Amino acid sequence: MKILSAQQVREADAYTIQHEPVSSVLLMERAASECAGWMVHTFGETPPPYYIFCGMGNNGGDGLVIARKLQEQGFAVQAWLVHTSGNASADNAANQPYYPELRHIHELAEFPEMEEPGIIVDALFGTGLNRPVEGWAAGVIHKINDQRHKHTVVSVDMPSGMMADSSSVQFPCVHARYTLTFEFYKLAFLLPENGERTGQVEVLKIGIHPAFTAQVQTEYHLTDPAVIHTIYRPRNAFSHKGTYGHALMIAGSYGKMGAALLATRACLKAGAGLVTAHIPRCGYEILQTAVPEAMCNTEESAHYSSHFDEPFRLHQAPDYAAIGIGPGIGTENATAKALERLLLAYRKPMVLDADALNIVGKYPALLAEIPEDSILTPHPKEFERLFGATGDHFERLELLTRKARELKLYVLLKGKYSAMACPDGAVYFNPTGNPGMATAGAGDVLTGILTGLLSQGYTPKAALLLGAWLHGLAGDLAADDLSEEALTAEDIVHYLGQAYLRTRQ
Ligand SMILES: NC(=O)C1=CN([C@@H]2O[C@H](COP(=O)(O)OP(=O)(O)OC[C@H]3O[C@@H](n4cnc5c(N)ncnc54)[C@H](O)[C@@H]3O)[C@@H](O)[C@H]2O)[C@@H](O)CC1
Ligand SMILES: Nc1ncnc2c1ncn2[C@@H]1O[C@H](COP(=O)(O)OP(=O)(O)O)[C@@H](O)[C@H]1O
Ligand SMILES: [K+]
Repeated sequence: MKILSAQQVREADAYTIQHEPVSSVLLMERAASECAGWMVHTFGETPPPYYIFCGMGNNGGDGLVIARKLQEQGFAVQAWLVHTSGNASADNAANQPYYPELRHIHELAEFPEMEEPGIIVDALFGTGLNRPVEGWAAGVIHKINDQRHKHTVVSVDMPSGMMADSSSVQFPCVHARYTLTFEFYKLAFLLPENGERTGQVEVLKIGIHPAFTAQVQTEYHLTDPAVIHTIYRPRNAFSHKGTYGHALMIAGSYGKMGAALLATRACLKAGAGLVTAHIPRCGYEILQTAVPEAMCNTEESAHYSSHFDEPFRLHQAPDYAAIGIGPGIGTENATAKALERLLLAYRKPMVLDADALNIVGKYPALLAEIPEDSILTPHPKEFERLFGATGDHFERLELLTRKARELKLYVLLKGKYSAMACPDGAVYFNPTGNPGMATAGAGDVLTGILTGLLSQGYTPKAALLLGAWLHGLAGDLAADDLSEEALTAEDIVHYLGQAYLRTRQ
């Protein structure tokens, strides 16, 4: 699914109006009908009262139509026009006469008491917001927020006060329980700084012209089942284990052998033909017992350090179809040197995570040595160690995009919507996953999955998009059965099979 800027959303509306054709007031009617329908479906036939706050633009126009639609169906509705500017937009003005009970707010003192707990519909500002909300209009936003524990707040299109394409974290903004957005996600909804403000996002179809959606160019995308279907490749009936590659997983150290187990298991479960785990000697019995399917290389040191010292092994490195390195390896100097040797010996795309990234953060010159099209999977702290701190999450996204382009790498910044930046400048957000995955080792599992997919011959981009999707979906299926709280990283590995079955359907 493409993610459009506020300007592109306006173009989408204009294109639809011209080419369907449909009048703008009818498009508003359609959008508002979808909202009213969603509310009736969600809050039922006997809901508490609706308190609807409308601004002066088309977002307010949506609010006016929602008020009329709900009232026509017999629900208890009160609606106010909040006069934040002199003139109403044309479609807003056109709708006012059709809701004669409309009340007016010209100053904060006129903000109503809403005794009975109800549903506040926030239709003050949408994509037309072009500066922070100030003065008494900001007071209205604060009043709504003060009452959000008493009432259920539903924002129309966007929480009022939020900018679609830039940071508004410092600005007054409605904190919604639900945001009903039209046709496309806004970039702002996908960044953590707005998580508390958007609540649950529902995308409502309002009949934007498909030709516009097909041709509009955008760097931001949300992965969805349609994209994943084009990536996933069923297995060939005549294939053998050699078809799916020999993956090398370099992970674990004394006290962190679990990371190696999780990543190695996930690599196998993702479908690699053969997997060798490279671990310190102290983990040998553990690994061979816990993951009998995997082969095991060991070294005497308690940390990854000497493996590629031996010329014959260095020579063998390119034979691996894919290499994943990082979970639990530590950041000892000897490990850093071993990583450097590996980067010189292996020139195919690999997966770098966790301590491999921390080492690169410590020795930034290594960044240039990472093979082109490799996948880096930092969590926010690792990202900061690698590329530095930023003021807000839009700046961080910009830095992520720039680094992926400059370094010709795929970089997955972990989070609720993990952001996956590609060397060509495109950024994909992954929607699967849940807070149950905020648990030790979940990232190690992702490293294993990505390495397993690369090993099977998926391109780095395909492995990244499919891997993040499967990882999150396995977590969602596990949470459905086990709860978010009780979910552990092992469960994600366990549910990978279910995730594949869903993806194949
Ligand atoms: N035909 C269309 O264009 C459709 C538009 N729709 C709705 O229209 C919305 C966009 O409408 P508009 O472009 O009228 O914009 P908004 O309704 O978001 O608000 C814009 C109005 O607020 C003013 N404004 C901007 N920032 C302000 C600030 N900080 N303080 C005070 N006033 C401020 C602007 O000057 C303008 O008058 C969408 O979010 C959506 O809800 C939907 O009805 C679908 C169809
Ligand atoms: N709230 C959340 N919603 C969705 N996914 C999450 C959430 N919290 C964590 N995850 C996912 O779980 C994984 C955690 O990885 P990471 O922080 O590296 O864990 P660890 O280092 O313990 O293995 C990431 O893929 C991340 O996207
Ligand atoms: K709004």
